[in-house]
Amino acid sequence: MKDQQVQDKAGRFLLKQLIQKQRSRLLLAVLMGVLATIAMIVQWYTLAQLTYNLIIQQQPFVEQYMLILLMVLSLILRPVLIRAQEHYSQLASLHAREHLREQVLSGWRQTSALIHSQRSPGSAASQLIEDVESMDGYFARFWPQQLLAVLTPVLILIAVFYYNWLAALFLLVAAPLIPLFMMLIGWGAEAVNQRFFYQRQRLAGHFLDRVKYLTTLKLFAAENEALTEVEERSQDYRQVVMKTLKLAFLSSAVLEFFTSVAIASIAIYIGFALFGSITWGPAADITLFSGLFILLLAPEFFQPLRNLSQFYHDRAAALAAASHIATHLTGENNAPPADDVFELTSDDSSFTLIATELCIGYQLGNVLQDPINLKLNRGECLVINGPSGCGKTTLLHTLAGYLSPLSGKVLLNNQPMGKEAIRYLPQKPWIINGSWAENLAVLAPDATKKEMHKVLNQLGLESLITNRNKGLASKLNEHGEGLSGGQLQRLALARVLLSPAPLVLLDEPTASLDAESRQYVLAALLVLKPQCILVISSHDTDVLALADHQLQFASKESD
Ligand SMILES: Nc1ncnc2c1ncn2[C@@H]1O[C@H](COP(=O)(O)OP(=O)(O)OP(=O)(O)O)[C@@H](O)[C@H]1O
Repeated sequence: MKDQQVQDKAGRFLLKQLIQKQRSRLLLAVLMGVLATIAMIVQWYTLAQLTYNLIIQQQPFVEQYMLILLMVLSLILRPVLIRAQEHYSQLASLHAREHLREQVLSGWRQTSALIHSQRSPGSAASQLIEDVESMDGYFARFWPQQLLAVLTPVLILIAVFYYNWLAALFLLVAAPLIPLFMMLIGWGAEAVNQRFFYQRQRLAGHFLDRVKYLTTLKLFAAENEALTEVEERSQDYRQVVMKTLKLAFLSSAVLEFFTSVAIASIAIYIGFALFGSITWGPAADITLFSGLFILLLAPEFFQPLRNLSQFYHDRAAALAAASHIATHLTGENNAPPADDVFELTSDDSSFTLIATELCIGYQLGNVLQDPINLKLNRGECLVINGPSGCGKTTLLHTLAGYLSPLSGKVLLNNQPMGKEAIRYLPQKPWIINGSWAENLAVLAPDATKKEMHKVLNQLGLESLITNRNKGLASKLNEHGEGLSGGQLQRLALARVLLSPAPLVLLDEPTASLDAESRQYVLAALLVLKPQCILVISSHDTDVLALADHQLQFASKESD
């Protein structure tokens, strides 16, 4: 509950920031809306006056040219101003969404790779696309409308008050009922919307995971179970969508009812006053002109409030999306700050990695190993050894800067590490959906074709691309389909060879490799070693033979 409140607060703050940036466009939209209201008042004034002049005063039609001109002008101006209002509010929405998307992307860039790896890609994609798109209604409709829902009725009230204060009083009494009911229903809608977003994220993540692991599902003949699961999730989602829609319909039904009652009361009052049955107060002064003018204005008085209630769910949707985005923007970054980080320059010929009293782990109070003290120079290799689960990968993540140390420090040349300063090869190499050249260029965008062929040769992969007649342009899909585990590992290592950084971290680079791949990887490590500081997690005796330093981790349980 408390978490939800913190999330809501963060969401509101994010929305406020976005509004601040788009304030001028939004205010221009409101100004156009106000001008359109004035045009509308002129339009109904001229119509009422014209009717009165022609029917009651029996004035000739030709004498009415000024009124007709005014009416035509207001008839033309009103839609033009409404269009301008929409233009500015949509522009504000477009810029706000663009800005938010940039914020999300820059948040992702600053977020630790470790956190990204733990997040469902479906939910991340849904955040960038659907959550950001959910802001559209808030900026394009709700925000300008909440100001217009005050300004337009006030302008109309002044006009009505001028001709009949009692009718103005009717409107004034009826007006607060609409926002009151709107708020009551809106609170319910907000809670449903929060659930709606959560369900959508889960459905997106769930569905994408099933698509990603389609091969595994096929292998285990589990397609039907997966289908049933997706269907069940979709049903949950459908129910929340229907609940949101039900609330939206309910709110508009309540509003329609109150609006109709208010307008009908004014119509009865004006009718009886014109008939002469009501003589109290300003009723005696009512003419066909003032009566018709007030009656034409009455629905317009409620229209902005009705519009606001229609757009109220846009607010709820934007708030839910903003809280979701804001939590991820602020709560995910587990990496150390990116200022003053070590970046590789051409004269960085020597570098030192120093870890002082470094405690690794994921939770304070649950340190995985005794404090670690290290000093490694360029050309040196540290091999970390120990049983499964003792924290070898955790140390590599901490050295890479993906995970903050629980205590102590890691410095490369007395500075925190930047992403340019490290190359990290995880246990499961990642492949992008692109060509061999694109995959190699991920870490080395400036590498030439010649250099790419050279490293592929070094790692025994050249024959693979010459067999595919497109060479470096041959395609690889993101799971590296068609390549063995050893070939994938070598491809990932080829990237590192193309652009070695001062610190190269390798997680079990020879584990479960065939003999041929293992030999290529070992040879590549020998090439890499003099150029950088190598830190390798491994049990392989041949890798251990490369070590200048060893770190033997004890089993966690033995502590
Ligand atoms: N994201 C995480 N959050 C919390 N605990 C984690 C997380 N990742 C790993 N752990 C825990 O931290 C401990 C060390 O994990 P780590 O992956 O570093 O072990 P390892 O020595 O590399 O094991 P292996 O040799 O099997 O790869 C394990 O007990 C593991 O369950």
